[in-house]
Amino acid sequence: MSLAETSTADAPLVLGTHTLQSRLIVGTGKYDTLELMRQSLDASGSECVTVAVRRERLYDPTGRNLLDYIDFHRYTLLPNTAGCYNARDAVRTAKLGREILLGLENPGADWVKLEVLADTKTLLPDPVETVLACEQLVELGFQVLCYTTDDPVIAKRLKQVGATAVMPAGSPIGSGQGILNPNNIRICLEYLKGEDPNYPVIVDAGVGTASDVAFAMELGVDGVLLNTAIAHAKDPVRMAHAMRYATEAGRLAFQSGRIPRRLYASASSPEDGVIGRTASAEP
Ligand SMILES: CC(=O)[C@@H](O)[C@H](O)COP(=O)(O)O
Repeated sequence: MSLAETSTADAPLVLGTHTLQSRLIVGTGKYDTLELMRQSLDASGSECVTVAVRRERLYDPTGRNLLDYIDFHRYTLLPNTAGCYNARDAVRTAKLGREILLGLENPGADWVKLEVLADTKTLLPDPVETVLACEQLVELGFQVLCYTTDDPVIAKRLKQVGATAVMPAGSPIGSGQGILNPNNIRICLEYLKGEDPNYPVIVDAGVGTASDVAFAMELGVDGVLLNTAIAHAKDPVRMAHAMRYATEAGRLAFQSGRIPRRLYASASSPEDGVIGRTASAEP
């Protein structure tokens, strides 16, 4: 390990019983081809990929299965309940995901990304049904990674009912609008990590490009989950690289502590003893 690597070494991301070296979790949907998805997952450096259990297109036009393109030795699968609009469907879908992954002997059988949406136009989470489903899934022994709005009150409630991680949206799924309300994310972090600094908070959904990811990480979240920004980029593989570096850069910047914003300038070289000084503080 080089000196640079030693000095930037980071703790892994711990999500319940799962430990991940990469803080980027990526989706598997929306790719033009499964081969492009495979290459993009590889470039992202992620070790955890989320798969919609109710996925409509599990097979590509040539009849090949999505799961044939995911190396189970390399990636932990995170089944998700995308496409569910009430707690009952979400719980049923999570159980189905568990059965599928048990059959595949993938370690992802014991967890789920809970997504209970309110409507098809906004794809925003339904907070009431999300809390209900989270409670039931925890009762059933799932480790629940819970997609939610950026509302700190709901985020806190999800932690109270036993969510393993809370994952507030930066902005609506697939919108690419980035982090619309950083102050809400800051309050989520305060509420969720106040007495428990290791409690995982992940921004899930809405990022459009690498700077959105870096910004999220600089706020102090533990990771980012994204899909569309890579899958729908002009060059998904290149964007996956960008997202990987942005996650790492944002994390390093957060750990380093940014300088405070100042209204006025502060010269980079000493002001004292400048020869022949004529400038004044005011214009
Ligand atoms: C893949 C997945 O789980 C999505 O529902 C997730 O919320 C990502 O959203 P973006 O596609 O906006 O990154």
